[in-house]
Amino acid sequence: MMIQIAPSILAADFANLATDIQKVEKSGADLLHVDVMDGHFVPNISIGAPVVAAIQKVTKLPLDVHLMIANPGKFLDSFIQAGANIITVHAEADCHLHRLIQQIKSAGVRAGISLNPSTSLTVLEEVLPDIDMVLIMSVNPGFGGQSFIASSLNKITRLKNMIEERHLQVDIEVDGGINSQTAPQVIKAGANILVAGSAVYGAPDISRAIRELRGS
Ligand SMILES: O=C(CO)[C@@H](O)[C@H](O)COP(=O)(O)O
Repeated sequence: MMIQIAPSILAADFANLATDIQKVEKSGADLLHVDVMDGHFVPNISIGAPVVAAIQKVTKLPLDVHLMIANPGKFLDSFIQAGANIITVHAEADCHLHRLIQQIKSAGVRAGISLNPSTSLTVLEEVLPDIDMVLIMSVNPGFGGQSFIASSLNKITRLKNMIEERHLQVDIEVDGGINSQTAPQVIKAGANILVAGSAVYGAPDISRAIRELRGS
């Protein structure tokens, strides 16, 4: 499977966001990962739908919007309108997951479900055939620059098996602590979309960092 790299703009300079987005676009990024945090679901506040709408005007990269918000149903339409190409909601959020997936997909947007490190894969059992992507959090969500949680590797392997046993086509995205050391491990375990914030924006040569993460 092709490996895709999704730089997280959480590590970009918010005062120069368009420039920082164009940097990763020119450097070979496949997607742009947009972290939306509400200060309830996670202990941090980041950006909302108006910023996603503004970003959409300055890049051709597909927008991979990760909703770390307590009540995703309330805001889903605004992120669809803002131009999100993938919308990921958390299994732990206060919502009817199946209804949200239907709402996302009926708008022609790809649907993802994210799991926190402590959440079991069993919550995916009933919805796996309906979604396009699972986002495995390999840190506790809320902040960039944290260390990769090693048990995520086994979780990715088990998820890959679940997908293959059911003959499904579901992307496995991994987010948190991805760098040149952890990237080959998560790829080997079965992930095909790698989110990276600090390892991309903190690198002296962004093109090289993206190539290294991809393993090419
Ligand atoms: O969603 C999050 C954190 O909640 C991530 O997208 C981070 O932004 C990844 O940052 P690094 O661990 O790659 O620095």
